Formats: sequence, structure tokens, C-alpha cells
Amino acid sequence: MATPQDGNTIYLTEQEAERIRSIAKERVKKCADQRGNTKEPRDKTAAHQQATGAALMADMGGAPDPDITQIQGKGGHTIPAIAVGQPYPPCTASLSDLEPIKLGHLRMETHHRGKKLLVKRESPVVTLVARSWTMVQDGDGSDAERLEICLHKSRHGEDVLESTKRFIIKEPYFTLTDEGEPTLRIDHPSDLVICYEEPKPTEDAAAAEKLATIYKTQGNAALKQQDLPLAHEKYTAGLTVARRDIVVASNPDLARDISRNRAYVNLLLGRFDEVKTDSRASLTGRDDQRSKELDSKAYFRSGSAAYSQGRYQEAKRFFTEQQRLTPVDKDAKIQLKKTQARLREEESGSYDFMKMRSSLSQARPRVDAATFINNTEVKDSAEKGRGLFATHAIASGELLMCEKAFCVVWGHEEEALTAMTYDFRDDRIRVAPVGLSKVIVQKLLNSPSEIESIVDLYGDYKGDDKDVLNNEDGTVIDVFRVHDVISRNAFGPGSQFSEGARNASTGLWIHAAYINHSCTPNVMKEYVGDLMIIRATRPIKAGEEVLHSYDASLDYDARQTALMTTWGFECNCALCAAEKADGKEVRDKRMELVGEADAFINRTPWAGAKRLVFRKAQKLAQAIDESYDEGRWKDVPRMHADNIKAWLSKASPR
Ligand SMILES: C[S@@+](CC[C@H](N)C(=O)[O-])C[C@H]1O[C@@H](n2cnc3c(N)ncnc32)[C@H](O)[C@@H]1O
Repeated sequence: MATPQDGNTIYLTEQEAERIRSIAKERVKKCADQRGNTKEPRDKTAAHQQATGAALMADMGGAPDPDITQIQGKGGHTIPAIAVGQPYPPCTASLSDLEPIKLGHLRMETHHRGKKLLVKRESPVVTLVARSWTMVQDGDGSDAERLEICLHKSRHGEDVLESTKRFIIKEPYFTLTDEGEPTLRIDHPSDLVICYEEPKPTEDAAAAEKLATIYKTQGNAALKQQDLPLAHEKYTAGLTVARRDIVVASNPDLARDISRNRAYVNLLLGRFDEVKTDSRASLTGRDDQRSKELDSKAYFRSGSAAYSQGRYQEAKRFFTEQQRLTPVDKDAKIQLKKTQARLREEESGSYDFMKMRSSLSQARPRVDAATFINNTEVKDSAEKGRGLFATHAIASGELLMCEKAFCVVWGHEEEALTAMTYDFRDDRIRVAPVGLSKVIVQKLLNSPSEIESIVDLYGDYKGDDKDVLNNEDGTVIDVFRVHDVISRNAFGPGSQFSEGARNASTGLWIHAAYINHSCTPNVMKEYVGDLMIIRATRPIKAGEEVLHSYDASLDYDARQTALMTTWGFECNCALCAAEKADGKEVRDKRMELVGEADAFINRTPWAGAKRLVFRKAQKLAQAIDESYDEGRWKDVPRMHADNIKAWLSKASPR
């Protein structure tokens, strides 16, 4: 992730950093000491009281959040601190292949592979910034335990533990909290299965049809109340019954109707893949006017889903079909026109940036625009993994590519959350856009067809490499892998709207994520809302690698530290090679002069500058220039005096 800018840089005091490290290490040590111990039974009444008290405190804003840490800087902000680097893979087995286990058989610090645990929530949910927890009991109430769900704790905007009372935990992980309390811990959303009410099996066609109709009516009522998760749940139950052969034989339209309704709910929930499968399942293919109107609706929903996914050719096919079925429908015409405009952008890279800029606001921070990447291709780049290359010559200043973000979380949005992560692997503390990770995981759960393009991005954690994306219980996502990808590939689109230390704006642009770093880049990027615009800053030859700067600091040591800490590499570009060869003493002296020059620029307006002052600026520029060794710096860009030279070019001495 790019370093937060504009006063949002986060500083941890040494004591706070040490506190975070020692909490994390202490927990790991305790877990190792207790590994394999049988779970102690919990007093159910005490467990209930503990969760009730904590939930009350949290609701009143008075509960201490153990994840929150103090950071230095304006206003003494706080920020969550989370330990990472102890990943484990999600359960990839289906529920039907797992063996039941009871709470009493759990072992400390163990992933109970091949097992499933049915629990009932018996307490209120304690909602903290980065996790939620509650107390659960065995199916028969014989024992209790704490259950916590980390980071990805909401589903469709609702706290997942709040959403119902009965859950199945796949391959339960029993461990300790940072405070040393035993807990069941869930990191991967797919490891927690919500138990919805199962439709009663019946062999009577009329009774089954009646039951499916009841679910449909309940779904419609929930939709009217805008309770989308409930509407989805009810339609899903309705479909389970309506798709049974006995119902299809007597009333084939019932499943079609429910599918059509669920497609609409899915569109509102952003579950775009399912919008399309539901819409397809709802098609009647009949020729009467009413059926054509219903089918037209289905194509409209599919088209809207494809459009939202940026799949404009697919959207065009759906909207064209909609127009064919209902030629007088104005919607189809409007959608087709919009889609044609996106296809033109995608093909030619011609955009109306002025119009886009003027349409942006805090309430509408995302642009309706397509991605243009025809000038570039992903190929192997020597010693840098894969990189992005120009497919033909690009003139200086020319638009190289434009990319609509896969996802941006703006600082002013509720989901924005920056955290400090302590990484066990290298003992480092980093700033991580965990809010962006959460939103992306939810987006992938909603649209599994997008998972592959995300997990294919660069990361140094590959999970168990099984790459199971789906099983009969739904979508499986390794959240540790997503976090790893985000931390190496996300960028900040700048403070176009409001943001702060705890809520920096961050986003992911999948194609641009293949661009490697250089301290002497050949492109620059700017943003219009969530559209990343990349232009050549000098002529780029056909086949040349496109390089941009991940960290533009003039200070070699600060830059190398940032590149190593966040992206895990040492830069060997010509500039870094020259600075490295200079040695620390020369670099420090040069940076001292840069500091003096910056201070001079800040306190001295160029307008009306006196001759003496002008002379001082010239001397500073000259001193910086003289710090370059002609041999080492031959053909290497000398940027340290750029600011003071820009001041000199504007000032005219009096
Ligand atoms: C945003 S990704 C860029 C695409 C990546 N090379 C890939 O194979 O997908 C960032 C990662 O690329 C590699 N990288 C980028 N610039 C580099 C450079 N100048 N030298 C070495 N590795 C670099 C690092 O591993 C870094 O963490």
C-alpha cells in the first residue's frame, strides 16, 4: 500500500510498538504451551453474564477494545493493531464430508481438520472495531464457549453473529485471545455456516407448492421492508422447494418467479454472478406479451449486473435481448446507449475527463467509466516477476492506460479502516488498509467469478495452493491470501474527499497492479474519482516496460526502507545504484542541503525576491549539484535540486 500522505502518516511510539509486539508474542507462547490440552468446561451462566456485560459496555461505547492502540500525531488518534503472519487455510471440504465434534472434545491451539461443530448463540454479540464475539453452546446445551469472528464479521452489512442463532463451524480452530482467554476463532467467512430454517421435506406436491409460495410471500414482504438478507434467505428457501420435481411438474413458473425476484435482491446486494444465474433460470421463453415482459426484466437485471462488473460486451448482449423482447421499453434504449459509450472508451481510450470531474462529489465519488488497457500487456520482467509493457510506441504526455478501480474505499465511507499489523514473519509493524480488505472479501464472496483475478496478483503467501474456490456450501476464500495481495498491490487515490490517519482512502486497480517500481519512472498517475489515469512522462518504445514510482521520497534510505517494508524488494535502478555507491555520508550531506532548500522555499516567496535572497537560493542549488560525482551520476537523473530550481525559475531578482 502506498504510504499515506498529507499529514496522515502514522507514527507509533516505541513503547506502543513494543506493547503490540509483546502482546502478540506472549499469546503465541501461551498457545504453544497449552497446545493439545483438552478444553475446560465453561460455566454457562457466568459465560452468558460476561458476554451480556461486555455487549452492554460496547453498545454504550465504554468497552475497552483490546485491539485499539494509541498513535502519535495530531489529535492523539487511536487505531486497531492486529497480529498477522500466522495464516491457516480455510476449510475446503463440504459440510457433508465433515464429522461432527462436540465442544468438550476441542483441543487447545488446534485446527480440528475434518470436523464440524454445531453451536447455538446464547448471548448478545459484543461488537468491537476489528472483531465480534459471543458465547455459544453445544447443540444440547451441555457446554459453552466463546466464539469470535475476526475482521470479516459482517455479511450484507449485518454482523454475521447477530444474523441468527445457529451456526456450524467448519474445521473449528480453538485458540486463545490476546488476553489469554480460550476462544473459538474464525478468520475465513466460509468457515462459519449460518443455519437457516430448513424447509420441511414433503412428498405431497400441493403442500410443497404451498410451502414454496409461503417462502416467496415472506421474501416479498422482507424486500418491501428493505431487509435484503432476509429476502434472499426466504427466496432461497422457496427455491429449494419450488425446484423439486414434484413442484416443477405441477407449477414450473413458481421457481421461475422466485428466481426472478431473487435476481432483483441479488442486484441490490451486489451479488452479480447470482443475478445472472437467477435471471437465466427465470426465463420462460414464451411468446405471449406478459412472458416477454417478464423475460425482458430478467435480461435487464443480467445486463445491469454485467455492466456493474465492467463486462460491457456481455451487458450489450443482455440489453439487446431486452430490447428485442420489448422494443418500446425506454430502459433498454438508455442502457444500450450507456453501454455503447463504455465500449467506445474501452476501445479507444477517449474520455470526457472534465465532465467526469464535475460529476464527482463526496456522495458520488465513483465514476461511470470503462477501463482502457489496449496499449499495454502483462509479461515477465527480469528480476521483478511480471510487469506491464507498452504494446506500441507512446509519446510523452500520451495517455497510456485508464483503469476503473476494482474497489476503492474512500476515507469518508463507513468501511474505511486503517490498522497497524504486526507481522510475525519479519517482526515488522506495517500500516494496512484492512477496511479495503474487508470490502474486497465481501465483494469476492458476492461475485466468485472475480476471485481468480485477485488471487493471481502478486503476493508472497500462496495458501495451501489447493485453489478451491467453491464447494457445495458456497464460495471459499482464503482471506489471508487476499490480505497479502492487498498489502502489496493497493494504492491510495489521494485525499480527493476527506480522510485521516485511521481512515485513509485506498483502492485496488487490477491491471495497474502489474506495474513495477522505478525511482526514475516513465509514467505518472493521477485520479478522477476511482479512475486511475496513467500518462507517459517521456517517450516509451514499443515493448518497453512501464514503470511508476511506489515511493517518490528523495531520501534514498527512507525510500529503500519503505520499498523493503511494504513491497519486500531492494530497488536497483540507476538512481539507487548511484546513491548507494555515493555512501551514507554523501547522501546524508545531500539530504541536509535538500532540507535547507525546502525550508528556504517554505519561508521565502519567490515573488519580489531580493538579489541577496536569490543568490542564496542559487548557492543552495549549486551545493546540491556539486554533491553528485560526475562519474557515478553520468546519465542519472539528478532530482534533488528540482524544487529549489523551480523556485529560481519563477523568481526574478530585484
Ligand atoms: C504491485 S506488484 C507488481 C507486479 C509484480 N511484479 C507481479 O509479478 O505481479 C509489486 C511487487 O513487484 C515486485 N517489484 C516491483 N518493482 C520492483 C523492482 N523495481 N525491483 C524488484 N521487484 C519489484 C515486488 O515483489 C513487489 O512487491
